[in-house]
Amino acid sequence: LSARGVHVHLDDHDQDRRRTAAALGAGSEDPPQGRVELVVVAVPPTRIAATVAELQRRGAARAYVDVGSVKAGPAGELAALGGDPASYLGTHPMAGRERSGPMAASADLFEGRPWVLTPTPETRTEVVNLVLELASLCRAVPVMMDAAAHDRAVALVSHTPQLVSSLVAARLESADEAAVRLCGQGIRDVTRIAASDPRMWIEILAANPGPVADVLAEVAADLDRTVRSLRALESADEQKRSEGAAGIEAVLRRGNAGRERVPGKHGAAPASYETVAVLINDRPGELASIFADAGRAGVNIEDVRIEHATGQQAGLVQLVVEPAAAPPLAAALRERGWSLRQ
Ligand SMILES: NC(=O)c1ccc[n+]([C@@H]2O[C@H](COP(=O)([O-])OP(=O)(O)OC[C@H]3O[C@@H](n4cnc5c(N)ncnc54)[C@H](O)[C@@H]3O)[C@@H](O)[C@H]2O)c1
Ligand SMILES: O=C(O)C(=O)C[C@]1(C(=O)O)C=C[C@@H](O)C=C1
Repeated sequence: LSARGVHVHLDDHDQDRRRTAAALGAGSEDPPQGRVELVVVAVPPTRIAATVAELQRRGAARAYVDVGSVKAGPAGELAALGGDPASYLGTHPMAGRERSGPMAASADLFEGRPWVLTPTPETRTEVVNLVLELASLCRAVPVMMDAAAHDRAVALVSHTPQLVSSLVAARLESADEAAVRLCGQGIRDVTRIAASDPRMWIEILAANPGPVADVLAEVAADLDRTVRSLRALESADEQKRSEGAAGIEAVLRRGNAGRERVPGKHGAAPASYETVAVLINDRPGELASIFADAGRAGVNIEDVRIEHATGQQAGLVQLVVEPAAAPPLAAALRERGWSLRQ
């Protein structure tokens, strides 16, 4: 939003996170002077309703939107707290990371992604329009849904996949080192989201347990059938072996058909970026000062990756930027004494 000229004020009850986000160029740490147009609440799901209600009580904005992964619960809690349903809209951008905090943020996260809006008959049109503008500034694709239908849909496409990824990764916990050493790309793809923050996911799953249990029970039935097919493949009886092979083929083919239905990113063309690599010492404040120097050079950082050399007090920070911004950023950082790497 900042990159698109919107004046953004940041708040977080963790000051370090707020400071890091501001240093990354996400917005200003200064509190707004008076009422803002829109507040975007991006706190853990159980904190959404109380946060919105408190902001509404203070008259902080014309409109309030949250981005929580579950929708029916927070809306009900806001009503119970006496919040104003007319100025609030529950939303969910279908984009995220398995890592938390400002260092895991990236400016193009929402590009081409569905952004679910769950207006009710009480939501003011002006509020829906503001949120449509928000989604459009983030280059996301707005999708209107009822909150309960949203929660059932994400049980299938987000919440069950998180659990299945965790279940597969959990098999590795006490596996032999000899096996773990062989991990290739397949298991990396299937287990990426198993690295997610359990505290956040306990809250999400606790707010949507029924629909997730329904989908997981169907996965469990498929698993049972698949185990029986594999056992049949071990049999000496040819007929049983061919039934087993048919069962396995059926599940693989159903998987192909399901996978084909997964849409690519909608609309926006994939952005191509360049990387400026900077050597840093492992001491507090190094990152914040690189971001501040990039900000002074007028460069927007799209993404950040950090590699720590094992056993050394140094690391390599890769700043991902628009191609045109890479040469001026490199020059500005060199001028300020940073050591750059190819
Ligand atoms: N990570 C994802 O993939 C993803 C995707 C879509 C939506 N969401 C939703 O976005 C929200 C935030 O998730 P995240 O992944 O950005 O988590 P996060 O941990 O990176 O950010 C949450 C922030 O909220 C702050 N916070 C907690 N309680 C607060 C309070 N009472 N007042 C002010 N700040 C408070 C925390 O300090 C933290 O910085 C959640 O509701 C989550 O369901 C997450
Ligand atoms: O890709 C990831 O790492 C995510 O965490 C993304 C993901 C998802 O399931 O697609 C996870 C939870 C959110 O509510 C929305 C998006």
